[in-house]
Amino acid sequence: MAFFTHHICRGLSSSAVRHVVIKNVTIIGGGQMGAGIAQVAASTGHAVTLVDTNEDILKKAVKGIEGNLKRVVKKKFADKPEAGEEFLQKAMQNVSISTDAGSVVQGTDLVVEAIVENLKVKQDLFGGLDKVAPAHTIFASNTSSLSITDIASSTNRLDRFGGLHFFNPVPVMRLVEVIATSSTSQETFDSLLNFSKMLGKTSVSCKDTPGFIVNRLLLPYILDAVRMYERGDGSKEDIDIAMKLGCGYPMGPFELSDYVGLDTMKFIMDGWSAANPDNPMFAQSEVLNKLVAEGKFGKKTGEGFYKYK
Ligand SMILES: C[C@H](O)CC(=O)SCCNC(=O)CCNC(=O)[C@H](O)C(C)(C)COP(=O)(O)OP(=O)(O)OC[C@H]1O[C@@H](n2cnc3c(N)ncnc32)[C@H](O)[C@@H]1OP(=O)(O)O
Ligand SMILES: NC(=O)c1ccc[n+]([C@@H]2O[C@H](COP(=O)([O-])OP(=O)(O)OC[C@H]3O[C@@H](n4cnc5c(N)ncnc54)[C@H](O)[C@@H]3O)[C@@H](O)[C@H]2O)c1
Repeated sequence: MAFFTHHICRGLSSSAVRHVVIKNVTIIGGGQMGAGIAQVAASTGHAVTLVDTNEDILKKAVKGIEGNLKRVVKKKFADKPEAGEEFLQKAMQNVSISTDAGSVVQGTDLVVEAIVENLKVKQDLFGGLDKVAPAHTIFASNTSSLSITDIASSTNRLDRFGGLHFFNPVPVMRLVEVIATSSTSQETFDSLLNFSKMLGKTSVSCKDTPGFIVNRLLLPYILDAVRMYERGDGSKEDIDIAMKLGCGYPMGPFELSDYVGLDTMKFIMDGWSAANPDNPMFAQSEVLNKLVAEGKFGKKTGEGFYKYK
């Protein structure tokens, strides 16, 4: 069910802007990002359906959401355990799961896609959903590095398609990049901005350029660190310590790569190096390729640059 509202947009003086008030959200991909987005959306009063191809992944995601929310409740409601329990119950009641995206998008206002970082797979998903989702439903991708325009091209709702780029861990990181393509309508863009606000996030507006703002700056830095390590100019431990203590970053580049997922890092790298074969900034990394080939994707598989077991 979609609600339309009018409000005065501060940036546009007195012009009235319409946006879809998003109540029902379908989140596709129950991995680290999808589960995090689901947690935040459910705890801010949205009805969330989390979709993945595999029931076990979904059960693990729900367990993770509950565990995280219990931690939040313990701190936030330390003096009011009953209110905390109520908050937890309400948030968990807002989450349902499904392995069939087509059947659950019928009643949804917004689809947020957080599946594998692969253009063809994302296009296939959205192309299929476009045929069954209601006309008003907005589609958004959480892609790290792909063009929103390219992903949207598999649908007939270019005006109702944008990017919502969250950061890992979603419940903690306060930013959402909101991306408009040249076809995204103002109403869609405003709806995505408003949704981000409802989630308690700060948003920035981005053009549909590779890596948007954050990843266009972050990835070259991480890749430079990997190349420094490959040259033997610093150990990964020392590089991590240097960037944490020298720059005040919460994680060094190797810890952060393991946290993001080396498979995702490689998907990003491969896409950008194919598009820019002559740019040394995006040159292939032997170490990264080897770790991914060995299934060492970082924290989520128990080993990446470091071991977590
Ligand atoms: C590549 C992509 O496209 C884009 C990206 O996402 S790039 C990656 C962006 N993310 C980053 O840069 C993360 C950098 N790292 C950090 O900010 C911090 O190391 C961290 C927040 C992950 C962990 O912080 P740290 O202080 O070491 O651990 P910890 O004390 O356990 O956690 C801090 C707080 O976050 C909470 N938290 C940590 N992980 C959480 C999770 N998954 N869910 C909910 N809450 C979580 C903790 O409960 C704690 O809350 P409190 O402050 O109320 O006590
Ligand atoms: N990891 C990060 O730090 C980060 C941050 C921002 C954005 N992203 C982006 O978010 C997306 C997901 O990243 P992640 O780290 O959560 O990955 P992940 O590997 O943890 O999870 C991806 C999930 O998608 C599921 N999936 C794959 N194909 C599917 C399909 N067709 N239908 C339904 N489910 C499907 C997988 O089973 C898996 O559970 C990627 O596009 C990534 O680039 C990642």
